[in-house]
Amino acid sequence: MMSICFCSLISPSPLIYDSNFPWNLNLNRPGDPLSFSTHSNNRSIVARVAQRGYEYEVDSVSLQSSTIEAEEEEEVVDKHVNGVVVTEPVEDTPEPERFRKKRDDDDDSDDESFEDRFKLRNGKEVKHLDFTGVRQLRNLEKAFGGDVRVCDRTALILDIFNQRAATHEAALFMSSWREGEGYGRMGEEQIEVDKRILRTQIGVLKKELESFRKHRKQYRNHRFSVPVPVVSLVGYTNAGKSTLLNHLTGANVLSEDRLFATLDPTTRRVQMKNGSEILLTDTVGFIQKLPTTLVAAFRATLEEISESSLLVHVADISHPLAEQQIDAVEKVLAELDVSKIPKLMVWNKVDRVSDPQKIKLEAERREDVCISALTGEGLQEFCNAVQEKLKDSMVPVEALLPFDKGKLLSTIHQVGMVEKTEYTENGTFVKAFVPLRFARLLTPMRQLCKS
Ligand SMILES: Nc1nc2c(ncn2[C@@H]2O[C@H](COP(=O)(O)OP(=O)(O)OP(=O)(O)O)[C@@H](O)[C@H]2O)c(=O)[nH]1
Ligand SMILES: [Mg+2]
Repeated sequence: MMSICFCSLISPSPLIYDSNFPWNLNLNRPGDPLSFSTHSNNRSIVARVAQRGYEYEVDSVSLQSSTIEAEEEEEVVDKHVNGVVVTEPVEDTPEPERFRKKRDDDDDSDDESFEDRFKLRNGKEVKHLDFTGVRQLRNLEKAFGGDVRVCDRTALILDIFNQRAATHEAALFMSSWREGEGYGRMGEEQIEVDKRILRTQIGVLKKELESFRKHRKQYRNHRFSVPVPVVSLVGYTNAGKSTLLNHLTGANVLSEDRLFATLDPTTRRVQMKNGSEILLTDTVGFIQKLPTTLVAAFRATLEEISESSLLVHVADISHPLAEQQIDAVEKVLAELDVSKIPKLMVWNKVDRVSDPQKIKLEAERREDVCISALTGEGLQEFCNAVQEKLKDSMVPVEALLPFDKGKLLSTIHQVGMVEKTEYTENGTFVKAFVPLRFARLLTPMRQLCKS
């Protein structure tokens, strides 16, 4: 199995020494200086964290090989870049027990195996390092002469979350890291101490998040009383979900070329051309190997997804690793057990591909939809496809509504897809597709159905 390591190299900056807390990059600072972007070839991804005019190269995911293409190496030696860590595929991912054993052993064997597996490029300097365990992270920091912060994937993602936490709930999740500020970095055990702090704080926060969850559930139940279909946008981070929501609704949802721009589910009403409505929910982007400690933060999103009428999987088809990203998302969806919910696959950013015609033909062949959420291309087809898919999840009804049930008729228009209405002596005859929940409400009137 391929190992996926994540390591951030943060060079000394007043910011870090100010806070004196390794998990806290930029709290209480104006603006949003931490940006995160990735570039990649088909063999490896290099992620860059840029902060306040500095740039940090961060290895994120090793796929087929650790090699970086020539042009990327040029970027690596760019004067702003502090270094890049490239993971070599590790054949046997060490078991947690092995970590434990190694840490308990007080010999230096870690440092040797360390040398063999990983390469660090720091400008022209190449060092060989390993960072598969807590001690190794510390070793890596030492190898940098103690002036570079090294954290693992979880911590780096938390840093990014920290910058994005816009709502109270997301901020609440992140606030625990701030509380550790008094602890400083006092030595070898500090990372362990930090991890313990995180674990304790996660426990407290889980309780608070639980109360948010209950509140949201009540809100959803209320929403269900008018059964407008809920369509959830899911997909890899940076695929263009928020851009799509914004384009369709004019909502001002943060959309940026960075990972985890969206942390909270955002729902907006979308009026379709035929007068029906859907609730479109933007969700947090998926990534490969989401650290388990972060699952709580994603819970809101996961719940929204599981209660949707339709999932729209948005993929960045212009991304060189589009296929892997799609697979990663499908894997998360499979784990969420939402296979019963109908799904529509959308290939976004078609304006960025070199041969749009070829892509469109391929999408057509697979019955996927090609769009550009940025330019608006293909959005009408997208809406039609959404309606078609929703129709699949609805039931056909024919009912005769007495004239005093005018409100019910307008609700049918709102939540379903009306195919025919006809005014008769006894009321309004309506033929439509409606959500199952709603069809039950119509049962008394369906008894009066025309055959
Ligand atoms: N060229 C092009 N860029 C797009 C398109 N759609 C989105 N983008 C850009 O892609 C970047 C990411 O878009 P977002 O909408 O924030 O992506 P997201 O899926 O919501 O990302 P997360 O919130 O991190 O999950 C932004 O810079 C968008 O402007 C598109 O169709 N074409
Ligand atoms: Mg988003």
